Order: sequence, then C-alpha cells, then structure tokens
Amino acid sequence: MKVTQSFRFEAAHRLPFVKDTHPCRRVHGHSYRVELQLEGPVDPETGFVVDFFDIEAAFGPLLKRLDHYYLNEVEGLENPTAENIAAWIWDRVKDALPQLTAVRVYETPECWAEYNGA
Ligand SMILES: Nc1nc2c(c(=O)[nH]1)N=C([C@H](O)[C@H](O)COP(=O)(O)OP(=O)(O)OP(=O)(O)O)CN2
Ligand SMILES: [Zn+2]
Repeated sequence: MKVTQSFRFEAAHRLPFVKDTHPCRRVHGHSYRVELQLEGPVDPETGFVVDFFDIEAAFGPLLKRLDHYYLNEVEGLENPTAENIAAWIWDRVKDALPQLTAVRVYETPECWAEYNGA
C-alpha cells in the first residue's frame, strides 16, 4: 500500500549554471509543492502504513529551512533545480522515514522532479 503526503512552501531561487539568456538565471520565486510517498504493509491495528502525523513531524524541520528562503543560500542547494531539491530532501528525511519511496518537487503544477534514491 502507498501513502502520500503533500506540503507547500514559498521560496526564491536562481539557476546559476544556465545560459545568460535563460530567464531562470534571474532571481524569481515559486510556490513549491513537495510530495512524500511511502510504501509498506498496512498495520492491522492502526490501519496505517505510516501515521501522517509522523511524516509531518519528520519533514517539518526541513520545511522550515526552505519556506520563505532564498534557496541558493541553503547549504547543499547552491544549484536549486527541482531535481536537486528532491535529492536534498530525500537525503535528509530518508533515515526518519525508512518506508519513503519517492520525493516529488513541483515548481509549477505542470513541472516536477521525482527522486527515489537513484
Ligand atoms: N529540468 C529542469 N528544468 C528547469 C528547472 C528545473 O528545476 N529542472 N527549473 C527551471 C526554472 O526554475 C523555471 O523558473 C521554471 O519555469 P517554468 O516551469 O516555466 O515556470 P514558470 O513559473 O516560469 O511558468 P510559465 O508559465 O512558463 O511562466 C527551468 N527549467
Ligand atoms: Zn525557477
């Protein structure tokens, strides 16, 4: 069984390694959406794969490091593409959520990156 919890954060960024003419080289912002997907058996007592409260508790401190920040200044996010943000989140939340199977980071409803540890 799979469960997914989504979160939102607002942040500014720029992409330092795109061409001078690329609009994303300039500072701009996104209303990011993050989805954490977890997979495992349903506990017969609780009926949960993982308690959503536990997912929120694990991700909350990371969310605080992203929300309303300039992502390029966050350690490890000097090149804050959706791909790199997804891997950054995975690396920092996986130990607390061993059943994690995917991190999705949406820059817009149409554009996202998904990371599953590889
Ligand atoms: N593979 C990736 N490509 C791009 C990324 C990325 O993270 N991974 N990021 C960007 C920029 O962040 C850019 O801001 C994204 O632009 P876009 O998706 O077009 O979003 P907009 O808000 O600018 O939407 P429009 O409706 O097109 O104005 C670029 N590429
Ligand atoms: Zn952008």
